[in-house]
Amino acid sequence: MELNHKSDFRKSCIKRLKFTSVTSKYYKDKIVIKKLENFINRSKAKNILLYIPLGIEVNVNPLINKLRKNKNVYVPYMEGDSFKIVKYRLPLQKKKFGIKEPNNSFLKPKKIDLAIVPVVGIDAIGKRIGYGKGMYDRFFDRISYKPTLVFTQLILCQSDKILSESYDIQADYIITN
Ligand SMILES: Nc1nc2c(c(=O)[nH]1)N(C=O)[C@@H](CNc1ccc(C(=O)N[C@@H](CCC(=O)O)C(=O)O)cc1)CN2
Ligand SMILES: Nc1ncnc2c1ncn2[C@@H]1O[C@H](COP(=O)(O)OP(=O)(O)OP(=O)(O)O)[C@@H](O)[C@H]1O
Repeated sequence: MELNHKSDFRKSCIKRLKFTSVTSKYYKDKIVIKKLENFINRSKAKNILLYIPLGIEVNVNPLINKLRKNKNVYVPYMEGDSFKIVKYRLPLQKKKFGIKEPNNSFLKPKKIDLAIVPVVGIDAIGKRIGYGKGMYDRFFDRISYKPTLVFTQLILCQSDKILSESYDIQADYIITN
């Protein structure tokens, strides 16, 4: 199959990620989390955007629990065609697309130093292919500053072609196993 289109490439990446066995996912998660943790410690970031993982994404839950003690950890809270960010706190509730989120918060979030973003795939120039809703693109477009952007993935699914559009977000760093 010629994967010249974003949607075909997205489908093939999701297929590959779903095919990863549970045991190998467990070890890959551990490796990626360790790398993320080392990166975060070196960066000295204080306000960090993470995410509450879906099955095919790197399971960052243990990392969130660790970081929560001495950092401000934020996660997406979906609103309309994008999301705002809220501090990670329990309880979580299942929302659209099976994504869990904390309850709404009206506190003004701090400026994010470091954003850790899950990807479905990455094209030849390091731009993100996600689930096709453009929510992260809009989020970063609408904030008035540019945090360090780290893409994370269990198994790197990178195309050797440029599949992205101008609005797609681009990684500063890519962390995979
Ligand atoms: N963990 C996580 N949180 C996130 C995102 C994300 O990519 N990952 N988002 C980034 O924008 C936003 C939610 N956007 C999403 C849009 C569509 C689908 C989606 O189509 N999901 C598939 C199921 C995927 C699976 O099988 O695991 C579906 O519903 O068919 C998921 C998230 C905000 N929160
Ligand atoms: N900054 C933006 N302003 C308006 N529309 C946007 C913006 N960024 C993306 N879009 C729209 O969002 C739609 C989906 O974009 P795309 O296919 O890149 O999603 P994605 O990055 O894979 O998904 P997601 O971020 O939800 O995981 C596109 O139709 C695009 O026109």
